[in-house]
Amino acid sequence: MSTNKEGPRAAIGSHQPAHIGELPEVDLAMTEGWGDIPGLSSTISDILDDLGYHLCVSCTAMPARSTGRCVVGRAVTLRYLPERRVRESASDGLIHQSALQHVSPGDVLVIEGDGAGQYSVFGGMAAHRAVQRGIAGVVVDGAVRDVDQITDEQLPVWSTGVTCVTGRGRLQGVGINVPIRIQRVQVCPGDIVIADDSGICFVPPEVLPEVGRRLNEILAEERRILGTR
Ligand SMILES: O=C([O-])CC(=O)C(=O)O
Ligand SMILES: [Mg+2]
Repeated sequence: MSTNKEGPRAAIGSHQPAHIGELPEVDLAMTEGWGDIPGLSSTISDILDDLGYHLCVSCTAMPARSTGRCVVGRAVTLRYLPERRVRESASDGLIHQSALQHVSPGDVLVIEGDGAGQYSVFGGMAAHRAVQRGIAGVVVDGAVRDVDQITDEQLPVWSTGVTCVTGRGRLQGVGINVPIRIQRVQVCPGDIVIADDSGICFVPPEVLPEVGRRLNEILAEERRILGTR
């Protein structure tokens, strides 16, 4: 296990992956205020359906571990694969600290973990560091742990599973800002993540203007129906 002046556990998550890709700049000005729109992920899912994109995941598959929050932000992606060699002790292999060097405040960490939710790739210490870096939320196709600590950090997190068993020494971080798989969806760095208590959508930046235009039309129609115009 590696050590530094903060102690032996301070380096957890700082494994260097083989692939570090580009994170596109994305203009999120038009998404200002979207986090307050009721039912946002459902409306966005309908719009993406109409545009021919299948880029949404249900909260049945990936429940919100802290409820009542809607998060909108640019995706920073992390990819894990099974560790190829069994280690004598659970050393590192997690890469969230390395990934956090590539984020801007308001970004959303989107992590391809083990999918099945057997092994954790994100816990209380990772949540603390993510909040320090201004991360808006975390989406994990895999497991998280230390849910009480994550809740205390008030960090919105969605995940396939929850476990006490770490992915350290079992999973290997292989890529930051590379395309990843979240359930049946391919997520690319720079996609706009829209996550709430119904589901998680990943909007490609090139269709964001059209999505915004259609969203405004739908919201106007909903206000007319509700008599709140
Ligand atoms: O080892 C893990 O799964 C991560 C962890 O506990 C933490 O970040 O606190
Ligand atoms: Mg922990």
